Amino acid sequence: MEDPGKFLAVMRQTAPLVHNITNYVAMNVMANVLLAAGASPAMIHAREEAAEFAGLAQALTVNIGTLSPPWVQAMEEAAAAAVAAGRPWVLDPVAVGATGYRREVGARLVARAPTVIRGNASEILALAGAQTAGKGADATDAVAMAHAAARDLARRSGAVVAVTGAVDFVTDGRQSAEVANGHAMMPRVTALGCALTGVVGAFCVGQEPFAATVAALAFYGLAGEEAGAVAAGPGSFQVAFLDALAALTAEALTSRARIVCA
Ligand SMILES: Nc1ncnc2c1ncn2[C@@H]1O[C@H](COP(=O)(O)OP(=O)(O)O)[C@@H](O)[C@H]1O
Ligand SMILES: Cc1ncsc1CCOP(=O)(O)O
Ligand SMILES: [Mg+2]
Repeated sequence: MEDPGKFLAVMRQTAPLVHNITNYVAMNVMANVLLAAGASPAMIHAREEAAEFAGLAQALTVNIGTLSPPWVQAMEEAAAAAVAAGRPWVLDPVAVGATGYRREVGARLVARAPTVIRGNASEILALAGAQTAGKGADATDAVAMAHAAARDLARRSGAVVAVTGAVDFVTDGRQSAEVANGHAMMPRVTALGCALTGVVGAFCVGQEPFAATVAALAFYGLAGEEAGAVAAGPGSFQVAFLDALAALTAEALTSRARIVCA
């Protein structure tokens, strides 16, 4: 496995402009996480400008958390523009199994050739068309239950698929890896998964998507460990997490990442 610290160093050196079409819950959290990590966020979702901006930004992320038809048009047009410009784009299928509308939009976005799909186990199972116990934005399935579905989705879509949870799983359908960094407080703070999707987008700028995604997950999980060591609960965790993202060095990531080939 490649040195994850190198991917963090390149991301910070690039300080990429990341265009995010994300949900109302995540906008502020995600922008602060991207800034703390070393990237430059822009939250832009109007159909009139989304495609134009996606052509300017260095990466695009699309999140269906609070979707509605005009947003979905903007998502599809922005994704097409990112693909045409040769830029990476990352799909976050929030609660994709919850309703027929979400399932339909999820399938349409997968057909737009995302570079990476990042979701929790219940979301990846639903997107792959498998059985899931998931209903809302939180996972109710274990990551291991989604390994096969993730491999299948990766082969079918051509995307790198990242399933996050207690131990993250990343696959491109041929090679796979597990990332064991993280903290149990992370799923108790809203939008940390959404914000991670932005960090994955930032790491993919100019870097190979499978290894970049693995490095992004280790970086994020390690910052979670640092925050968990000092936080009194989910509130102070959120503040400590931003500080940890900003403070983590490439050297610390290289020495403390817990990545294994799977
Ligand atoms: N039980 C857990 N223990 C450690 N880390 C976790 C746990 N659950 C989630 N994480 C971490 O939280 C981050 C967000 O993932 P997740 O909670 O799966 O996303 P989402 O919010 O989209 O459901 C990831 O870095 C993941 O590794
Ligand atoms: C609670 C909620 N409802 C719609 S979007 C959203 C945020 C989900 O964030 P995350 O997937 O990072 O937990
Ligand atoms: Mg999520």
